[in-house]
Amino acid sequence: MTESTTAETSPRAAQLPERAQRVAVLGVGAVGALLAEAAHQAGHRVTLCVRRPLDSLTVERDGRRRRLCLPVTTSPDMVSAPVDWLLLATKAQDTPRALTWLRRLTGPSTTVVALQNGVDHHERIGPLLALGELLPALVYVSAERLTHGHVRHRWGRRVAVPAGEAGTALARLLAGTEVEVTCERDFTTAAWRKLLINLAANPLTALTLRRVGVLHRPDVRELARGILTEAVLVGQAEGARLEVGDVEQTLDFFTAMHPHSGTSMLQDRMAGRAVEHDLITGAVVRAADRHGIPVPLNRAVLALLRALDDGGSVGVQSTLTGVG
Ligand SMILES: NC(=O)C1=CN([C@@H]2O[C@H](COP(=O)(O)OP(=O)(O)OC[C@H]3O[C@@H](n4cnc5c(N)ncnc54)[C@H](OP(=O)(O)O)[C@@H]3O)[C@@H](O)[C@H]2O)C=CC1
Ligand SMILES: CC(C)(CO)C(=O)C(=O)O
Repeated sequence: MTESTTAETSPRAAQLPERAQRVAVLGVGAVGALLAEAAHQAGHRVTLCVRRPLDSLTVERDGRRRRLCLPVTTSPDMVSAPVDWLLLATKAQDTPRALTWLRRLTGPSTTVVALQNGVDHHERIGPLLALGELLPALVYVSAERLTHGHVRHRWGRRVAVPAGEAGTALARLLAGTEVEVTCERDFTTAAWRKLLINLAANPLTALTLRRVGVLHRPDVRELARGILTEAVLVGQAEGARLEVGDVEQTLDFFTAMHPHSGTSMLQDRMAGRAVEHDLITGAVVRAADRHGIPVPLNRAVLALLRALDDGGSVGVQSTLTGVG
């Protein structure tokens, strides 16, 4: 590990882009840290909204560490004015509890970027917002929160958003940074394709406590194939233009991935945190019930994931050690 830490502070006036945007990051974990780094990189005024004090933010990537010293707010009561951009990256189940932050940070011209898995960003988060515009975002990265304020970025830099004014504005906000924003004309299909990725890997890694290499097992791959086949039928009923070929394409995505790659759900399981079962498998089962489509494998997986909630901390090592 080269200690090439660059202790960067807020950009000096001379470096600010033409109109430096006020950006708040709520949920300064794995994804939030990467977005905070990118917004800082682009010269915007970034504030980290945390519930525990944070002296600096370290992002580790390709053996190099970058340490950022950014303004931190530890309570919604300290928020003096709404921001231009609120980058929301808490886990889904924690979002309602961040309501006071959301209300203090958003005004009529705020764009709230929901950097969370799933296909129901509007249904979940829209009712929490009194002001501002919600922009759902699909995050194609793998990053792990090693400790509070220290994140390892393993792979991926793409964030997909719906095509439109807000999506174009986000792409402009982060242009030239580590994060690449793509605008999707058919966001429903894009969101379901990302859900297929999460469905294939997140539950099975969390239940087996193994990294994505577990999907290389023929029996687990066959189980994932069945889970995905059910989900494709449900996604089609929900208006996504999925095809049978999406099943193998999703499985091939993980064949190409390093077997020691993790998932956010595995990280939560290893850390003894709640997992986002309702966001991922729960979304498929709920939609299937709306359309009367049988999804026995997803329903069984959901029951097992929900049972983890009763188990509390699993008492396993807090960081993954290359299990796979
Ligand atoms: N990690 C990854 O590789 C990927 C994650 N995603 C998705 O991105 C989203 C974020 O995931 P991820 O970054 O991994 O999550 P993390 O668990 O790493 O980070 C979540 C952060 O939210 C903070 N938080 C929770 N509640 C509050 C609150 N009330 N006020 C302030 N901060 C709060 C937590 O703070 P505290 O430390 O105090 O608990 C934590 O720092 C999820 O929907 C996930 O599924 C998608 C693709 C990849
Ligand atoms: C990394 C990836 C793509 C794997 O499902 C993900 O979205 C997650 O971990 O939640």
